[in-house]
Order: sequence, then structure tokens, then C-alpha cells
Amino acid sequence: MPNGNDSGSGSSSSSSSAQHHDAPSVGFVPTMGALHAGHLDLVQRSLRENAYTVISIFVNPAQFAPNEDLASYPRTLPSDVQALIEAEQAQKGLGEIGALFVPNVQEMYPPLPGTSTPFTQNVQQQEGAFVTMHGSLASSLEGASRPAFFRGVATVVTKLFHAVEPTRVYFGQKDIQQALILRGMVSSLLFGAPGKEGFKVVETRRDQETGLALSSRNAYLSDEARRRWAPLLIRGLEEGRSAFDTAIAAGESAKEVERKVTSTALGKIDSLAKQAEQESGGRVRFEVDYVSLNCRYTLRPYAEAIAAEGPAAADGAVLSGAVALIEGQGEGKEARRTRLIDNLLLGKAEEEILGASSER
Ligand SMILES: Nc1ncnc2c1ncn2[C@@H]1O[C@H](COP(=O)(O)OP(=O)(O)OP(=O)(O)O)[C@@H](O)[C@H]1O
Ligand SMILES: CC(C)(CO)[C@@H](O)C(=O)[O-]
Ligand code: BAL
Repeated sequence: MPNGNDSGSGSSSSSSSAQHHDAPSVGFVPTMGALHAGHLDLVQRSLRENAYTVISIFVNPAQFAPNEDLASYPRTLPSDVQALIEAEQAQKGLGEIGALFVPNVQEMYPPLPGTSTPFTQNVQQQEGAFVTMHGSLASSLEGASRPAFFRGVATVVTKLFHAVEPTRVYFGQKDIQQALILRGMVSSLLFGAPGKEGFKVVETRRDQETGLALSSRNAYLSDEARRRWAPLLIRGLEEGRSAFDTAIAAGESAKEVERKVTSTALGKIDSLAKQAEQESGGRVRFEVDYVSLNCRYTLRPYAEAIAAEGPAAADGAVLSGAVALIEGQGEGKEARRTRLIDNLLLGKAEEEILGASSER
């Protein structure tokens, strides 16, 4: 058991009425379960930096559109619990798991007093309070493809932060837009727990052999698609990163940098997609949703952001992409569609977002 002192590595400057100076620190890792090594990196980091770590597992219906995969989302609670026990046992520091919070829908979306209306995914029929981020951070990229997604995420995370009152919170770089929005929300809504300094973004954990970003939804992929074809997105982004470094070193204009980076990444993705389609005999195909180079602060398109915000926005950027991998199931069976997202933090973005001193 911790001795009641903050075992954190450096005390947070984010004290608030909810965070007494002598109270033990609480790290919080919100998840939707189906835990993998990426989630466990967040848990391990929290265990190292806090006296107590709280993990939540809640498949939040508000962030799924009615046509999305709420019903089929992987739910693996017994093995999740086992993975957390093992992560805690492997932990050498002082921190321990204080709680695993597994609420149900009724608890997270209680009917308003005097009513009994249950939660509905139909946004027009919803009752109660919901949190919406305005501006380019939320309307671009995933926000453009999944219009109710970030409203659902910001709402549930607000409720979770209220329930847990964490000192520090841990989110993955894999969902970079989510992390930047929630960091912005904490600042915009004057959250005390966590405070601004307590918001941590942890580097994306990848498959060692293929570089594929670990993701609960990878469970939808066949073994072959996961090994051979899904890594196409990160291959494309890596080519885009090289193009960024070359274009910046050559002093190209922001518009040229943006054009070269996105066209290089897209070119690589297209050629690998054609190869996948040919070599799989048409069983695997890809649809590109977006490949985009964006400002590391606002997620506005790179050149537009530099024109509006000045040259400081030029020294780094977020290069991200989303593709659907579609696997035919054989005769008479429906094709299975898996949405993959990934990103690279270019130039100064990496250090600024992940933190110079963080153990990655
Ligand atoms: N590969 C990864 N590396 C680091 N963090 C990750 C990784 N994958 C997910 N996370 C982070 O774990 C937290 C919980 O994510 P979530 O439970 O949605 O898992 P997921 O793998 O992202 O699932 P999905 O497939 O639905 O996107 C989020 O902060 C997310 O960014
Ligand atoms: C942050 C989150 C737990 C909110 O449901 C979810 O979007 C996730 O797991 O990334
Ligand atoms: N990891 C983000 C959760 C989602 O895509 O629904």
C-alpha cells in the first residue's frame, strides 16, 4: 500500500479544491476495454507516476453513430481484469491499482430527475447535458467523418473525470485528435481534476514486426490482413514524414510542404492497396478516408494554419490518416469493414505533445 504521500514523479501544479496537497495522487486511464499492450503502456505509466491508478472500462454508446459497431465492439472483461492484475504485479514502483470502474449505461447516462427516458443513440432525442467542442480541433479529420463522435467522447470523459477526480490522466497518441480535444476541453472548461499539467499523451504502441498501431478494433481483421495489409497506412505516413523532412530542409513554402507530404503518403498507400488487391485475388481492398497534414495546436490544415497563426505553426505538424480495410468473406457472405487510423507527430510536435521528459 502507498504511504499516503504523493508517489508521483514530480507533483502536479494543478491543485484545486478537489486535489488536497497531502492527498495521494490518482492517475486515471479511461478505456473501452479489450485491453492490449497499448492500453497497458498507459496503465504502467500511470502506476509509475501516481500512488493510485484508476482504470475505467465503458463502451460508450454516445460516441457510436447508429450505423457503427456498438453491438459488435469487442468485450473481454475477464481477460482485461487478468491483464491489469499482471500489469500491477509487474510494476516495480510504489503505485497500485486503486479501482477498476466498469459502469453501465444507466449509471453513466442517468435519466433526468422525474423522468425515466433511457439513453438513446439518436442525438435529436437525447435528454440531459452533453459536451461539445467547437472549432477546427473537433470539426476536422475524425470529426468530419464521425460527426457525433467527439461530442460523445467529451461528454463521457467529463463524467468520468467528475467521478474519479484524477490528478493525472493518460491518453494514447494513436487517437491524437481525441487527446488534443480532451486536453483543450480540460483547459476550456477550467477542469481542476485533472488540471492542465496533469494531461498526459503516451506514444503509440505498435506491433514490433509490422509497425501496425495496436487497436481493439484490429480484432476484426483476419490474421493475414493484420500482418500483411493493415500496416499499409503507417507505411504511407512514414513516406510522408520523409517528404516533410526533405521539404522543410529545402525551405519549401507551407503549401508545397503540405502538398508533397500528403501526395507522397497517398501515393504509397495507393500503390500498396493495389498490391493488396492483386495479391489477395480481390479478397482485400482499401478505401482511403483522409490523409492530412495539420497544425499541431489547432489541427487546421498545415498551410492554412501557418497563414493564420504565423510561422511558429510551421516547425511541427500532425500527419494522420484513416482508411477502411474491406475483407471479402467468400461467396454469399458479407464483406467485413475495419476502420484503421494512425498518425505521426512531425518535427517539434513529438516533443511538445508527448513531453520531452516522459519515458516513452
Ligand atoms: N496502440 C496504442 N498505443 C497507445 N495508446 C493507445 C493505443 N491504442 C489505444 N490507445 C489508447 O487507449 C485509450 C483507450 O482506447 P480504446 O479503449 O478506445 O482502445 P483502442 O485500441 O483505441 O480501440 P479502438 O480500436 O476502438 O480505437 C485511448 O486513450 C487510446 O488512445
Ligand atoms: C476516451 C474513451 C475511453 C471515451 O469513451 C474512448 O474514446 C477511448 O477508449 O479512446
Ligand atoms: N479509441 C477511440 C474510440 C473509438 O474509436 O470509438
